[in-house]
Amino acid sequence: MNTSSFNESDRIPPPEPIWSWIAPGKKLQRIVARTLIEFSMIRPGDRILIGLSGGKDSLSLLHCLRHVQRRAPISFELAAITVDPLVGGFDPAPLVPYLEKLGIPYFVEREDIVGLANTHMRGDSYCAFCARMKRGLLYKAARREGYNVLALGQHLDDLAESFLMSAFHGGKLNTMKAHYLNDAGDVRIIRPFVRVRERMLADFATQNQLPVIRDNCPACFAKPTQREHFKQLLADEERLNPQLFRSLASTLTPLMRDGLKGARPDEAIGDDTLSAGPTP
Ligand SMILES: Nc1ncnc2c1ncn2[C@@H]1O[C@H](COP(=O)(O)OP(=O)(O)OP(=O)(O)O)[C@@H](O)[C@H]1O
Repeated sequence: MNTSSFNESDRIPPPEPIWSWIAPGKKLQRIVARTLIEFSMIRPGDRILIGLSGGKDSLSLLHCLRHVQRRAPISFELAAITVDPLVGGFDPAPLVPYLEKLGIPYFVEREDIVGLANTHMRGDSYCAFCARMKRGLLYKAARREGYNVLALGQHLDDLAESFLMSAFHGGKLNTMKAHYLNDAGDVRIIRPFVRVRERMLADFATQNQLPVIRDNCPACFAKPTQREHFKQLLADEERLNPQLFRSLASTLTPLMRDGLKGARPDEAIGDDTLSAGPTP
């Protein structure tokens, strides 16, 4: 038997996920709390549906928002939803028992998105088509189940990459918004991680053994994406300028502002109640 390629770590099973709610570290709590306040993201009585891809970001979002829910002076509801595009390499099945153990309402929407792309896509990339389809399914499910807010896990690194892609290729000063209303006017979209660095979420997910689902969509991973290119470019620049993301966070602030009419900051969650505190 050839043992030269044997890797001892192959024998060690992956750690079991922690099947309970996890309080984020104080720094992450503080950034999220301030962001919720800055953009008046949560209002009394909101029913918030978390877009749960099973990646590190949205799993972290689930735990962060649950932590806020337990400490906030206002009451709001939480649920999670996964769109399963039925592609090989993406299997969200392990999320079902995980969410069940956490005791949170969970919806799975299944749709053959690649099949639809093959018949309906016009001059689009698979990724763009898939993102649009997923968003439509998330809105549809939110309406059907009576949720008025959709929470997404994009973070500051995502916003910085989108900004550069838009500036370099789209000719516009643009990035993802922190809080806005969809075109139909019935679902608010919030991104509580717009001021959080990706590596903070990666650390949170690893340290707490979140049950991250690998996304190996053959359409996405077939070729290096433009986003990857800009991620690399930002990483190179950050090595030379460690303050890069601090500066970008400030640059992007006007672009991520919601412009929502009728925000009532007085009724939104208050700073004092959301500051980092003991684990519930
Ligand atoms: N299949 C899905 N079902 C539900 N929500 C999704 C799905 N895919 C993406 N989302 C939501 O959109 C956000 C951004 O999606 P994107 O594909 O860019 O994920 P990402 O940057 O890899 O983050 P994550 O680590 O959460 O997968 C996710 O954080 C999640 O909130």
